[in-house]
Formats: sequence, structure tokens, C-alpha cells
Amino acid sequence: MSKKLNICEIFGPTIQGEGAMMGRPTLFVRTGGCDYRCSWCDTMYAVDPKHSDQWQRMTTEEVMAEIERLSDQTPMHVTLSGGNPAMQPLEDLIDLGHSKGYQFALETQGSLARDWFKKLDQLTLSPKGPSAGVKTDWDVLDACVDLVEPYKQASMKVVIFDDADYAFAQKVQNRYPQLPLYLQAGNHMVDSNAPADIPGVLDRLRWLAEKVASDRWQSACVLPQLHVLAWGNMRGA
Ligand SMILES: C[S@@+](CC[C@H](N)C(=O)[O-])C[C@H]1O[C@@H](n2cnc3c(N)ncnc32)[C@H](O)[C@@H]1O
Ligand SMILES: Nc1nc2[nH]cc(C(=O)O)c2c(=O)[nH]1
Ligand code: SF4
Ligand SMILES: [Mg+2]
Repeated sequence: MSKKLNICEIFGPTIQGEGAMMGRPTLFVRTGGCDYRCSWCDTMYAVDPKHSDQWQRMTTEEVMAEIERLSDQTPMHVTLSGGNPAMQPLEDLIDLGHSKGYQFALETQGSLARDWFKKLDQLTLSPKGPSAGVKTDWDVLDACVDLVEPYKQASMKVVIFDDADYAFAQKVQNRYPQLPLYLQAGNHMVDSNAPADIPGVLDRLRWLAEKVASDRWQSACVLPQLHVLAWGNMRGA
């Protein structure tokens, strides 16, 4: 009997709305539980245990069956996110999915380094700047990078709300010059049930674009969350 996984939701196909794979069709497996509490987290329903009555304990085989159902049994790309998916034993799912032709990306903050990251097709590390109010353990983030960097498509994605986050992103770039860096305009969360403040997101995007241009920061890539522009804060998109 395989280990159980804490699953918040499985949805799609939709498009990857963030970072290096933006626009690419993918399914999402969102795990429940996180070791961080970012002040502006857009997915608190997958973080706060007070929502855990909506999460399910599922076996690897049950998760794979749902992936196959949603994809009409046709192999495609799957994004593992959360919460922090690194808290769940996902190695068997990656192996099983690969044996059936599926590909796997993972989104994590880089607070837990897992040997099975080596098996991923893509890894996005999203360390948090000062506005999130959490602390980055740089040694663990280094360990995550060391695990995947020689083998896989890996990238950094830093959410930016203000100048301090921007300075944090520059530190990330200097520490990991070998990895592509995406600067993601923050979506100011009042409440995840409230409509997204799209003019506010676009203002932040323009501010960020102008800053990168005036600093001649040539290697930065400035992006919004495409799914937020298309569907707002709607769950399952
Ligand atoms: C919800 S998190 C889940 C995966 C993992 N816990 C992490 O933070 O990387 C997925 C991505 O959404 C980003 N994110 C969360 N809240 C956001 C917000 N309000 N505005 C912009 N991006 C946000 C995170 O920084 C992360 O890159
Ligand atoms: N479309 C879409 N793209 C995403 N990229 C990262 C997401 C996440 O919550 O991890 C996400 C999400 O929730 N939806
Ligand atoms: S690490 Fe990710 S899921 Fe956890 S609180 Fe922060 S943004 Fe939310
Ligand atoms: Mg999201």
C-alpha cells in the first residue's frame, strides 16, 4: 500500500500562469500544508490547517487515476504545487507518471530539499522577499539548487511588491547567476474570495518593468500571473 498524500485539489487542464512555463497547458496537483505563512499568500486554503477538512488523504495511485481522468488518459504536463509540495512523499507519483509518459514540474519556496527533486522535469524555486514576512534559509535553498541545477530545467521566481523585495531578487540573482530569474508582480491579496485588483497588479507590473529598464538589469524577466489577469482569484484556474 503506497504512502498517502495530503491533497487540496487536482484541476485542469489549464495553462501554467507563471514563470518559465507560462502559457503551457498543464494539470495542477495542489497539496495541502505549508511550512511558511506568507503575508500575501494567494492560496491560504492550501496552507492553513483550518481548511484541512477540504483536503483529502489520497494514495499515489488515486492521484494518478485522477490525473489520467482529467487528461483523458493522454500523457501531458503536470504541475505539483501547494502549499509546499516538498512536504509530501511525491517521488512515487513522479515515477508512476513518468512510466505512463507524463511530465512533472514542481513549485516550491526552497525551504525543504528533497533528493527526488532530481526526478522532476522542471523545478521552480520561489524564495520569499521581506514583504512576505518569512525567513529564507539560504543553506537549504543552496541545497535545492545543487540537487537539480546540473540536470534539469530550474528557475527562480521572486514575487515583488516593493523596493525591499526588488533588492532581495537582486541578491537571489547574484547568488544563483546560473539560473533564470523571473520577477513576478505581486497580487495584493485582501482576501482570496475578493475580486483581484487587476489595475493594482498592472500598476505594479509597470513600476517593475520601468525599474528593471532603468537599472539596465538585462537578465531579469518581468511577468504578471497570467491566470490572475484571465480569471482573477478564481480557484481551479
Ligand atoms: C501558492 S505558491 C505554492 C508553492 C510554494 N509554496 C511556493 O510558494 O513557491 C505558488 C506561487 O505563487 C506565488 N504567489 C503566492 N501568492 C502570491 C501573490 N499574492 N502574488 C503573486 N504571487 C503569489 C508564490 O510566490 C509561488 O511562486
Ligand atoms: N494557472 C495557474 N498557474 C499557476 N502557476 C503557479 C500556480 C500555483 O498556485 O502554484 C498556478 C495556479 O494556481 N494557476
Ligand atoms: S510558501 Fe507558498 S503556499 Fe506557503 S504560504 Fe508562502 S506562497 Fe503560500
Ligand atoms: Mg496560484
